[in-house]
Amino acid sequence: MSAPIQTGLRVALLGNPNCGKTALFNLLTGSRQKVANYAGVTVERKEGLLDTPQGQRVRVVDLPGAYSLNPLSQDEVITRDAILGKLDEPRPDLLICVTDATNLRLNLRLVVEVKRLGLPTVLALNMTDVARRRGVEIDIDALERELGIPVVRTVAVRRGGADDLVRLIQEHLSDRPIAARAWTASDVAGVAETQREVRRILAAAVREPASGMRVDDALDRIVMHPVWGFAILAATLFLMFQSVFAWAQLPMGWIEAGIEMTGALLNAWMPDGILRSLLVDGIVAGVGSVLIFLPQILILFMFILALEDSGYLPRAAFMLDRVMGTVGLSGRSFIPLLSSFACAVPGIMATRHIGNWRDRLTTIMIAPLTTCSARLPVYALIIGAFIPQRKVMGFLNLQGVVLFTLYLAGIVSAMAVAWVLKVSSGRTLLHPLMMELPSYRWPNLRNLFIGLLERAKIFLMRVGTIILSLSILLWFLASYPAPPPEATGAAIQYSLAGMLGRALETVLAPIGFNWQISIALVPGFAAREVAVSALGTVYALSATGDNVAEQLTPMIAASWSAATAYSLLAWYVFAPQCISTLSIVKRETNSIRYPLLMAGYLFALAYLASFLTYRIALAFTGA
Ligand SMILES: Nc1nc2c(ncn2[C@@H]2O[C@H](COP(=O)(O)OP(=O)(O)OP(=O)(O)O)[C@@H](O)[C@H]2O)c(=O)[nH]1
Ligand SMILES: [Mg+2]
Repeated sequence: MSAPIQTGLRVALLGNPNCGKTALFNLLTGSRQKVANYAGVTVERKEGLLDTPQGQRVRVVDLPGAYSLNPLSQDEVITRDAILGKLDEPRPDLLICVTDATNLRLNLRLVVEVKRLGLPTVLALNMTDVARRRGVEIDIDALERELGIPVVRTVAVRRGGADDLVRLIQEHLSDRPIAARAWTASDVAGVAETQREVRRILAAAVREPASGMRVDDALDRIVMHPVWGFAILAATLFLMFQSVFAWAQLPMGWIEAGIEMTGALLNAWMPDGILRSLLVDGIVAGVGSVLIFLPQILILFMFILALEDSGYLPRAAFMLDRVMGTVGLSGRSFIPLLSSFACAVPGIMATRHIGNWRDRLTTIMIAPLTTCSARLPVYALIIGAFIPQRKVMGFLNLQGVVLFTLYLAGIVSAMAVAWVLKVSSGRTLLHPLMMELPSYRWPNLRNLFIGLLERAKIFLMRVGTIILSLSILLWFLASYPAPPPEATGAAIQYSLAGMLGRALETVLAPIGFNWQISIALVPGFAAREVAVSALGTVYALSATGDNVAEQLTPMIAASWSAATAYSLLAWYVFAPQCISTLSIVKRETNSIRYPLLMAGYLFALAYLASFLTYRIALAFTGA
């Protein structure tokens, strides 16, 4: 096939939140942008390429969802400015208004506003599969006539579901450019006029089934019930953390065996020396100790992805709105905080969906307290070494209970910090949560699988790049300078890293950290999991005698006190996130003040929490 012809044509996808723009974008361009069943997933414009069957290449832009061209939040501003060509790029040549066919009453408002711009516009009637199932009848010809723009049906989650749309785009390749009419913000009369027009179009083109109680409403009665609702939420979260330990055993065993074998083979085949130490103590011990946690991370993400697709999350946000209101947060902060469980970076970016600046700032400041997935290896390592595999109350796995408690500690402290921020700013105003509830949906298995693959790829990339390079760097720092000939202890004690560890130990000894932990904390700021790989390398190098790297878990179980282990867990609940989090805070707040403030308060909290944990644990264990 010959190379596609660059047409220079740019088309933009716009529409209400959660109508399937990104799903359509992925289908058109073969991208894998995040799709989830709640409003406010996309907060940035994203671009991709569509090759039409006729061999032409079109640039496609995906935009954040917007209810109107009169923006209420920053992501809506992005959408309006992109359509009007106010960003530093020209206006799109063709606008594709995406609508949720099951909710045209709401969706058509934006379409009517956009149509008034007088730009080339087409309508993609998405989710027509769901509309058909629900018995919503839409007369395409009437819709085209009333709106005066071309209309096509799409199903963004089905292969070939956008073929008609591609044909329509193809037809538009020739007719451009067209000057836009000026846009002015609408006043009350303008809004009323838009409403009237939407009603007129609906009457002419759409017939909805006589409404009985829908499945969604029946489910909501239980899921959002003041008592049952919370029970379901707690049970869901609990199951999630139980599974992280219960289901991961077997695959973790395989990976562990593979790593052990690699180390043993290298030891057997290679002569003793620097290169073998770099490979065995630096790379295999370092990278391997993190790699083991892949199954647990994937299990966690399987739950997160399935929940995201189900439509349950915004309901949880509604239930928690009251609770969050007492600490001065609105339910709008729920989704950004929830994304932070994967990683604080997208979580902080998702705060753009929050219109009020103070609310947004509070959410940004507490986002690092929710437990990001990079902390899982650290938690899992320590839990695996110090918490026995016991059942409590007959059916709960104790390790899972401890993990749940750590996540809970993060959430509770996030709420506490939000409360302090509220009290100190003297604010009492509350904005009640207004958010559309999406329909419930069975998670799409194919999407789930692709999502997991993507997560595995991201994790392995991190292991192969940042963790690998930091492991090698640490190995050098921990191996040089070489010990003097009369040295008696392990060589690492005389190295640069050893000296650094000893220096830090003076500050960290009161909270129970030895010099090995102190060393590991430093690269741990680049990325949290690196603390685990660093411990792997440090302990492998600390081993005197036959120099065979033992597995990290039994090693730390033998050499740390329980109080030290608990103290390190407490440290990781609070200690500042990686560098990328601080730099995204700087970018989003446009100031160096907030990241510094964040790092400062998190360090202080971490030290305090570890100190208390250590002292209390010592008192109880009588050490
Ligand atoms: N059944 C069905 N589901 C769809 C269709 N299009 C999208 N979805 C689902 O609808 C949900 C929302 O899709 P997204 O593509 O994230 O929506 P969006 O418009 O980009 O949302 P924002 O970025 O929040 O504005 C996801 O759960 C999709 O899997 C469709 O045609 N049929
Ligand atoms: Mg989107």
